[in-house]
Parts: sequence; structure tokens; C-alpha cells
Amino acid sequence: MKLLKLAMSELKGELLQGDMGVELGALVYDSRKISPGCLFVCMKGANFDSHELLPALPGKGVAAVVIDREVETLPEGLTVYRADNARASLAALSAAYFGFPARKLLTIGVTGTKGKTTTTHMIRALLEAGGIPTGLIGTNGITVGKEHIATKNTTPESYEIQESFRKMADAGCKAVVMEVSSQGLMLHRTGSILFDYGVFMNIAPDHIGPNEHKSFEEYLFWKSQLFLQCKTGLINADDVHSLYIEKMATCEKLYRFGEKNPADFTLRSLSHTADPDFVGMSFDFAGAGRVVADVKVGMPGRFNAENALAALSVAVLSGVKDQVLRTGLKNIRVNGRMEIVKLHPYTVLVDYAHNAVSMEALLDALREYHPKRLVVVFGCGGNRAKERRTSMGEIGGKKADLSIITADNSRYEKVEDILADIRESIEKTGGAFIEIPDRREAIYYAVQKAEPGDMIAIIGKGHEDYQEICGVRTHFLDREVAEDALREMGE
Ligand SMILES: CC(=O)N[C@H]1[C@@H](OP(=O)(O)OP(=O)(O)OC[C@H]2O[C@@H](n3ccc(=O)[nH]c3=O)[C@H](O)[C@@H]2O)O[C@H](CO)[C@@H](O)[C@@H]1O[C@H](C)C(=O)N[C@@H](C)C(=O)N[C@H](CCC(=O)O)C(=O)O
Ligand SMILES: Nc1ncnc2c1ncn2[C@@H]1O[C@H](COP(=O)(O)OP(=O)(O)OP(=O)(O)O)[C@@H](O)[C@H]1O
Repeated sequence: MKLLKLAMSELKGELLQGDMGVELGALVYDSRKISPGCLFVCMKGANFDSHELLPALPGKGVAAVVIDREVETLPEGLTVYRADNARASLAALSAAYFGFPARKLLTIGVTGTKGKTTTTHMIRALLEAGGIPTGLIGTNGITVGKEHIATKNTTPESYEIQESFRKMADAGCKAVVMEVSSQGLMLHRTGSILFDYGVFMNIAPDHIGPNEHKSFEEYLFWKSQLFLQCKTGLINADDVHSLYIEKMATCEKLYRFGEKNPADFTLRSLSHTADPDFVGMSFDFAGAGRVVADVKVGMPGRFNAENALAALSVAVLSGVKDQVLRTGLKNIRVNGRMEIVKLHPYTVLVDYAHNAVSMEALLDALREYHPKRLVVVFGCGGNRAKERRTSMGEIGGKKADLSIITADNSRYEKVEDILADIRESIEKTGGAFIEIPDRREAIYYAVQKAEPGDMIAIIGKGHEDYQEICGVRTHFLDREVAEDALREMGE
């Protein structure tokens, strides 16, 4: 394949050596996957700069390389193309290598600090119920029909994205919905995609620190960049940063969705239900010249109504019929997101809230169900920003009737040190708390001491099926542990 030539219109840069029309085999960006005749893309990462491998590449049979910085010597026998940005080039080359599969798919990208996973699952559920087979890419992995592939990143590397698009198109998918993280945008993992729909959910301080973003301003800027690569933008009008996103956007069409501020798509008459046969919300969805009454969403929490509103807006624009809009989310389940383990006479649920924004949203949402006591079980990850410990401690202290603080993925830090940080901030609020460092014991305690009317939220790990302590991962799933505790009680 004359890959370089094929992708040349997209690649900004110059040929330093060799032949642009050279026949190439595979496209590779990891030296551990090199095969003879391949095109290798050199990239500087957080740990390693693969430009350093250049001298060894001809010996491994590499035919051509893309680089994006000055190098001392160019090895002989190698076609060398110097691009402006190797990551953007990898995206352009990957799209070409896999035969531009996005051209065969309706492409939808969802960004936001919170709600990406839930909203993408909701969009997929609605499109599929509306007869549009849809692939999915995000934190919970890649789904192509019944096949499920685990991913390391919320937004995988561009090569993996394009490879998945190809699989989806070949498997008969007509659409793909994916989570687009700000890192994914900044590192050009979503380069060379022109999304049909881009969705902005919200933004709050997060992902700021080493190897993520330098500042909130940088984080916001990169989030906004999705709206320079989509045809239609859908913006949450209720987010305080929506105007900035709108100002940056260059989409052909821009719609707003929201409940409080003027919007093209809105919801009315929101009601919460917690019956034995249906837990979630009902509302009327209005937009695109119609009102769809009594839409059912099978996930509790006001923020899930917001996620559903975004999903319904995309679905209605994609031609999904009213009847499907009304019922398509009734039985929605998203692994580790507001997952109900027990409903009566007290409620136990597992949720992925692992920062202050989502924890606050979750506890506020649960409060709307008027629990007798709202109990939250949580910890914080080790070797990550300490700010989460302060802010989550504060939210627990202020918003829960009892916080049970415990281990999360402590990684290489001592659990006691992490708990000390959380304790310090809870104490400032005067909120009630107890410390049970062993997570299993903490969950057992919470479940076994529950009284009728209580709501017990076990948060932070959601779908994660491991716990990482001292760098060692062992199987641990909050839902399973809660079920074990209930079983021992004969429930
Ligand atoms: C900081 C960061 O973004 N790191 C990502 C990056 O890895 P890296 O920078 O560490 O790569 P590296 O090890 O330095 O290697 C650099 C280059 O050399 C190559 N290499 C490396 C070693 C070698 O022997 N040979 C070789 O060729 C690598 O393939 C790579 O091309 O590139 C990898 C492949 O794409 C990613 O998996 C990895 O994400 C790590 C796991 C990560 O934690 N990323 C976070 C910050 C992230 O991206 N998060 C977002 C946000 C999630 C959210 O919003 O919730 C996400 O989308 O997941
Ligand atoms: N729209 C929302 N606003 C605020 N909080 C939300 C929203 N949607 C979900 N949450 C909370 O955030 C948690 C994570 O939700 P979800 O996985 O859908 O978001 P995400 O953007 O994919 O998050 P992450 O980037 O951390 O994977 C949920 O378990 C819930 O507690």
C-alpha cells in the first residue's frame, strides 16, 4: 500500500529522505510490533521517545518512518518523512490504512468531565432500538455487535479507533458512538475524524496534574476542540462553560439541550420513581417540533436525566421514532453506574463516582429520594492528585449522614495515609464518619448495619473488577462484595 502518498493530503510536513510512493506493509507505532516492510511512526510519550529507536529501525526491516522532531542522523535505507505532529499523522495514516471506515458510519463523539460513559451507552441503546446497529468505544471497552474488547484508555490510540471503525463497518454497524476525552483530543487520538455529532456534557476541574493537563484553561481548551471537528454540535446549555464551547465551535449546526436555560431540546415534568419493578425517572422530552410524553429512563438520579436528554437529542436528530424515544431507555443498565444491588426495604447501590463533582451529583440525586439515612462508602486512589481526598472528604462530610472511609486503589501509597488526608477534610465539616481500612469489611459493615429506608452508596470503583494495593491487582468487584454481604444476612 502506498500509504504515505495516500495520506499525504492530510500530512503536513516534508520528505527528508527516500521515496514517498514506497510500497509499505503494516502501519506500526510500537516497536514491539514491528514487522518487515512496515511504516513506523515515532512519538514522544510520557515515558519514552521512540525517535531514539531510529538507528535500529533499518536493521529490523522498517521501510519508512514518520518523525516530528530533529534527529542527529538519518539512518540509510529508510524513507523518512518529517511531519508537524506525529500523533496527528498516525491518525491520518490509520484512517487511510483501514480504508476510511468512518465514511461508512454515522459518527458520534461525546465529551465532558462526567457522563460520557453513561450517555454513550444511552445513545447506543436508542439507536439500536431504532434499528441502527451501533458500535461503542469508551472506558468500558469497545463493543462491536456481541464482541467486547477491553481498552486501556477511554479514548484509545487513533490506530485502535480506526481499526475498530473498520471492524464495525465490516460487521454491519451503521453508526459508532464514542467517548472523546480531552487527552484523546490533545494527543490527536481522534484526529482525521469529522464527527456527524459532537456532544458536550459538562466540565469541572479534574484531570489536571502530571501527564494530564497543566491547568483548567488547558483542559477546557482541549474539550472545546471536539467542536472544530464535528458537523453538528449539541451543547449542554446548563453548563457554565457552554458559551465558551459555543464560541470556539465551527460546526455547521449547533443545538442546545438543557433543563434550566433556553434550549432546543429540553425536558419537562421530571419525576423520580423507585418502585419494585421500575427505578429511575420519567419526563416529557420536547424538541425538534414534538413532545414525547412520559419518557422512561431506568437509571435514577437527576444527572442521568441530563445524560438521557443528550442521548434523546442525538437520537431524534438521527431519525429515531418517538415510540423508541419513549421506551428505549426504560431498561438501560450501565456497568457500575448507579447499579442497584438491593432496593427494599433499604437500597444498596454501586457507582463509579470517584471525584468531587460526580460524588456531589450522586449524593444530591439520592437525596431527592428522601432516604432515612444516606450512607456513603468511599476511599481515594493512591499516587494521584491529593486534591480529590480533600474535596471528596468535604462532600462526604457535608452531604452524607454517614461516611465510611476505606481503601480504593491505594497503588504504592499507604491506605492509612490516604485515609488521614480524607479524615482531615471530613473533620472540618463536622460530618459523621468512621474508618474501616479494609474495603470488604467496610462494605459488609455498611450493608449489614442498614436500616429500612436507608440508602447505601458504595462509590469510586463502579465497574472495576480489581483492587490495586502495593502495585498488586487482586480481583475485587464492589457489587459482588455487597451481594456476598447480603447473602450472609440471608437476604
Ligand atoms: C500520559 C498518557 O496519555 N499516556 C498514554 C501514552 O502512553 P505514553 O505516553 O506513556 O507512551 P510511552 O510509553 O511514553 O511511549 C511513547 C511512544 O513510544 C512507543 N514505544 C514505547 C516503548 C517501546 O519499547 N517501544 C515503543 O515504540 C509507544 O508505543 C509510544 O508510541 O500513549 C498510550 C497509547 O496511546 C496510552 O495508553 C497512555 O495512556 C495512559 C495509560 C494514561 O493513563 N492516559 C491518561 C492520562 C488518559 O489518556 N486519560 C484519558 C482521559 C480519561 C477520562 O476522561 O476519564 C483517556 O482517554 O483515557
Ligand atoms: N451528567 C453527569 N453529571 C455529573 N455527574 C455524573 C453525570 N453522569 C454521571 N455522573 C456521575 O459520574 C460517574 C461517572 O459517570 P460516567 O462514567 O458516565 O462519566 P465519564 O465521563 O465516563 O467518567 P470518567 O471520565 O470518570 O470515566 C457516575 O457513576 C455518576 O456518579
